[in-house]
Amino acid sequence: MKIFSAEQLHEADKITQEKQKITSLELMERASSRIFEEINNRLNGAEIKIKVFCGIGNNGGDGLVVARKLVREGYHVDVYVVNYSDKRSEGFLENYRTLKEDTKNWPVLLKSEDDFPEIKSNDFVIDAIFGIGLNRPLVEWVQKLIVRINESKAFKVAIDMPSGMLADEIIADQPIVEANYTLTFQAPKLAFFLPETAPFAGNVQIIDIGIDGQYLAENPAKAILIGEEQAASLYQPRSKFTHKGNYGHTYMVGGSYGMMGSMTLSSKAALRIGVGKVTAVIPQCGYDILQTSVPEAMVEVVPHDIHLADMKLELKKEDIVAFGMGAGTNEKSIELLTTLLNQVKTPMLIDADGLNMLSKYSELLELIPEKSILTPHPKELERLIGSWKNDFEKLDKVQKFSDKYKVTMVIKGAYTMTVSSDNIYINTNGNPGMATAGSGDVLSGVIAGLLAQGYDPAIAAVFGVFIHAKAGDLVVADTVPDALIASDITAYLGKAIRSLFEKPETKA
Ligand SMILES: NC(=O)C1=CN([C@@H]2O[C@H](COP(=O)(O)OP(=O)(O)OC[C@H]3O[C@@H](n4cnc5c(N)ncnc54)[C@H](OP(=O)(O)O)[C@@H]3O)[C@@H](O)[C@H]2O)[C@@H](O)CC1
Ligand SMILES: Nc1ncnc2c1ncn2[C@@H]1O[C@H](COP(=O)(O)OP(=O)(O)O)[C@@H](O)[C@H]1O
Ligand SMILES: [K+]
Repeated sequence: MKIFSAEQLHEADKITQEKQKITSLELMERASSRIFEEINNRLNGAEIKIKVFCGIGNNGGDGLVVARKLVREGYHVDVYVVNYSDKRSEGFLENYRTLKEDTKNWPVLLKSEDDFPEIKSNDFVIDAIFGIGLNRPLVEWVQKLIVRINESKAFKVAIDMPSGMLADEIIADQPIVEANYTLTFQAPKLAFFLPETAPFAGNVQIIDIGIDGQYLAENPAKAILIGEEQAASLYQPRSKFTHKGNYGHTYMVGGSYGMMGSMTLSSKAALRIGVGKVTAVIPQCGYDILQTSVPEAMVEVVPHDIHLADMKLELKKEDIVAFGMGAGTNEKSIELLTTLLNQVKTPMLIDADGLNMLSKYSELLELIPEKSILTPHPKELERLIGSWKNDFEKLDKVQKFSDKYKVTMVIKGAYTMTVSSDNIYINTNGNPGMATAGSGDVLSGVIAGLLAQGYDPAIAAVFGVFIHAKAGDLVVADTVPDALIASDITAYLGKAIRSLFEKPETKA
């Protein structure tokens, strides 16, 4: 699913009105009716106090429509107009008049902190103060109102966006409504997925309001949310008359004394995702460990007992090399990375300590084969690209880095973002059970295994991230997040792929 900018959504709004020959008021009525239906379905006539906070733009207009419909349905509704400006939109003004005339419900005008109502923890708050029109810092009293709403602990539903949040940037230190639910129009917003802002959106539900399909199809997305259908379309099934040579050979290079588990995890994951052959390239102390834990893998040892050291690998030109899992940053290991970077012409996967080596010796960056995949977690990313002011700047820096070195970057996190030169792909699968040692090693094995099977690098990254996270979710469906260990993810990779092709009614 495409993610659009606020500017694009404003434009889509206008184009929809022109093409469908409807007024802005009619589109607002349509959109807000859908919000009302969602809320009404959930509240189901509950005897609770609903407080609707409306701004004076079109987001406020939506709030007024929803309020009118709730009053008509018999709910207890108090409407507050957050009067932060005199520049009221037509949609606001018209619906303000209709609310008063049709329902005799007179909104309370809020102009300063003195006017704030008491909000109780069992109230139901609808936040329609700002939507995608917010473009500058809020005046102080409106900030205080947002803080007050948050402190109330009332259940909060935001219309389109939690107020205070911008779709495409962040205003430092500005409070944002902590919504339990965000009912957002037509397309998700980028801010819903970034670590700094995502928690404020709560559960996001996308409300189809019939925005012009051609606009949505033809305009470039700011980012793409990967769903099951899309992931399924990326999968390359095996055909009958094939042999292991058709499924590639991946060299997993890493490990050091005390961290050999990284290599068993990543090697096994590569096999589990279907690669034809795996060779683990490790220090000598890991030989028995690897051969015992992953008997399906071949092992080559480097000329050192406890850490990597320089050697020449006999690689075929289509072989894939994944470097860094559990490698440590010993100088000798860096020599091996340098040799490989000079030797390998196919895209590589570089993870963990491999990334730390690239950060330390930035001249190595120039040697990375084109289309390689780098899989940093946030700390490794910071070492690579430097610090950032906020998540939008981080994405911008990652995109520049990806362009400069012609690599795909997988920024790991609760929502993992895969950034390649053409786009940002967002994965929302996965769960906090995966915040456990070794789950990143499994991901490296998965992506390297896909690369070796001939998946295009960006697709290997996007599909690999999706399946890895989906496997984590299937593990947790059978247990609790706390109990997940990294090798469980590997064990469920097959089920994760199978789930993409199951009919909805047979799904777990
Ligand atoms: N997408 C769609 O198709 C549909 C969208 N719809 C709805 O429209 C909403 C967008 O409405 P909107 O454009 O009127 O903006 P909104 O968020 O209400 O803000 C109001 C105005 O406040 C201003 N302003 C900004 N920052 C400020 C500040 N700090 N302090 C003070 N003022 C500030 C700024 O105006 P400015 O002063 O910059 O000219 C801004 O225009 C959208 O979220 C959705 O709910 C649906 O109804 C139908 C289909
Ligand atoms: N809260 C979470 N929700 C979803 N996925 C998560 C969460 N925490 C971690 N993960 C996933 O687990 C993996 C952790 O990788 P990493 O930090 O490199 O772990 P390690 O170095 O221990 O192997 C990443 O793929 C990340 O996206
Ligand atoms: K809002």
